[in-house]
Amino acid sequence: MERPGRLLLQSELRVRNAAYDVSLSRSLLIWKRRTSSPVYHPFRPRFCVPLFRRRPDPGVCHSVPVSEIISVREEEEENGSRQRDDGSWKKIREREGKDCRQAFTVLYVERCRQHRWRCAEVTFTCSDEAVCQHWVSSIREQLASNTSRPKHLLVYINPYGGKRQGKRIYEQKVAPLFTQAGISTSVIVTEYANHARDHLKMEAELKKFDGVVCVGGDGMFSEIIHGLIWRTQIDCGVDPNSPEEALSPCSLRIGIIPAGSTDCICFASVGTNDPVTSALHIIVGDSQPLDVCSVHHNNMFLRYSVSLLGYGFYGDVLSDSERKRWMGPARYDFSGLKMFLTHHYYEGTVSYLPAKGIIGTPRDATRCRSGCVICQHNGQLNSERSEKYEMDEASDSESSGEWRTIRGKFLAINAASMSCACPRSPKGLSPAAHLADGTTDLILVRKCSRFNFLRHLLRHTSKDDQFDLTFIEVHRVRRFRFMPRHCQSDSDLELDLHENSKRQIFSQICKDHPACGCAPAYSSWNCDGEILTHTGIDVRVHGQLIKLFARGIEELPVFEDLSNPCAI
Ligand SMILES: Nc1ncnc2c1ncn2[C@@H]1O[C@H](COP(=O)(O)OP(=O)(O)OP(=O)(O)O)[C@@H](O)[C@H]1O
Ligand SMILES: CCCCCCCCCCCCC/C=C/[C@@H](O)[C@H](CO)NC(C)=O
Ligand SMILES: [Ca+2]
Repeated sequence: MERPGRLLLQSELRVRNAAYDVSLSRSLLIWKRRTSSPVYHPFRPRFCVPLFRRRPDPGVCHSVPVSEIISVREEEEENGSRQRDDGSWKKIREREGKDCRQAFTVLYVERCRQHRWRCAEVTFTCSDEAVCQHWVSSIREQLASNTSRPKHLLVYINPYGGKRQGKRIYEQKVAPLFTQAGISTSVIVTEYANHARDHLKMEAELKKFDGVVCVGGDGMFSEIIHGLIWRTQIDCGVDPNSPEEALSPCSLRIGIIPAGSTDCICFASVGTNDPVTSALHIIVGDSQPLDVCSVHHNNMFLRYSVSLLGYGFYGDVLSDSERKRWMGPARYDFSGLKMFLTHHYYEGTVSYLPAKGIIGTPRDATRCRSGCVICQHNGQLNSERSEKYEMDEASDSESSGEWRTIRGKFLAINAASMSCACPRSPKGLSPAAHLADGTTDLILVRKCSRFNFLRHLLRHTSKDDQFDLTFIEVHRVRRFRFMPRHCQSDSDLELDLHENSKRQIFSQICKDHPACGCAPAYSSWNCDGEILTHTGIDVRVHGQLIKLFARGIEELPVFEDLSNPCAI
């Protein structure tokens, strides 16, 4: 909890007929009840000591960081009652003797369970109009001095994502909050797939906006980043097609209003899939950098990925589920079960460049959380390295032979650039992965029995380490390549042809005859929920290439007495 710092204003004001000492500093708004007998108030969870667990919440002292005030409004009197800016009516006329009171209302962020945020409000009254106006203008000045808050946003809504609720969610839950916070918007409801991507690439007047908002799921978010990253590279004179280019970071932040089926990027960066929480993170101007992987095939650009690149199990789940879009979000459970029972494995070669000099491993118990020190440390290391790389290309680890190669049979090859936590997999595919450390966790699930694979899948929801199994290995990497066996060169294939020749011929025949029960020769890559057109790929992590209107998942607060600004 922040300390209040130098006071800008201090007055005695009233809240619902009770007298409060109210103070405003650059960092905090505090209102403290003027009474010697504490009143326990069970209905308001966020007070000065929001989750203070050692004594009951006294309910007499409240504090809100100025950075979490959404807006302040004057209450205007009309026909004996006062009208709110949003048009609803609220009787707050209070009289002390014959004095009519002036009032203003502060809207602020209130934390609820499971990382959810809500918009709460408190109305202050006083008999002196000048005092009231001084308060309103002082709070407004503080809000205006915060340059990280967006004022103009470009909003794209996918009306067909998830349960097709995107438009309703935006209009009913998000737009009113943006209006309250004085944010103006240009809204585009997409008419076809890739509408948002192409608009961002070619048409959007990006200079007019402080950020882009995506209303939809991971697929819609993917459209937005493809448009924005492409446009940024063109504007900066960088070739977006080259796998060796250092890409320029995008300056516009992206807000995600979850309205899709998985919404893994929102869940893993905010901690919940809740449109109001996301809207509030946008309003307060949060910023969370995010790693982006570029995926190439034979030096040809295919796509970007920020969450999961999955071959084998997750590729097959996605291919199968795309044919069942009519089922809505349940399609993933249906196809997941089907692909688990099918139990296909695939042969190929994975090569990777381990991330050296970083702190953190995929088996850590610590998690990427708000203000993550691992992301800060490794992010700094990455930017120093890329400067060095630009000066001295001979230092490229590739030429100094640090690549490692694994050939084998795999049920799944997953690269998780973030935890990939989502309601279906609350810990995520790689629970210790980081949003912005410049690496991706490469998880290799070797061919094993159905029972063992189920043990691995079930550990996504239990406390057990999902990588602590003999058929699994996990590496934190900066770059990796995959070549399916059927694409390997003749000389590579000759090495193991003698032991596998029958199966090779069989699988080539049987991929055209699935009914015979033989495994297909190759799967496809699931790239953030989109199927890639090629299976042989070269993946490179670009640390902190984009920024979200988010702050990472917040730790549950543990408050000490000293941190209580009301005690000062
Ligand atoms: N107007 C539109 N008509 C058809 N498709 C669209 C339209 N706008 C966007 N799309 C496409 O719809 C696809 C799915 O959208 P979205 O990601 O929002 O939902 P989802 O697939 O249900 O959720 P998730 O990706 O989280 O699993 C995206 O790939 C996007 O390109
Ligand atoms: C034995 C039954 C197993 C059921 C498995 C169900 C599928 C779980 C899906 C968890 C996916 C977590 C990673 C998220 C990836 C997203 O990028 C992507 C796009 O939204 N979603 C999917 C499902 O590929
Ligand atoms: Ca990462």
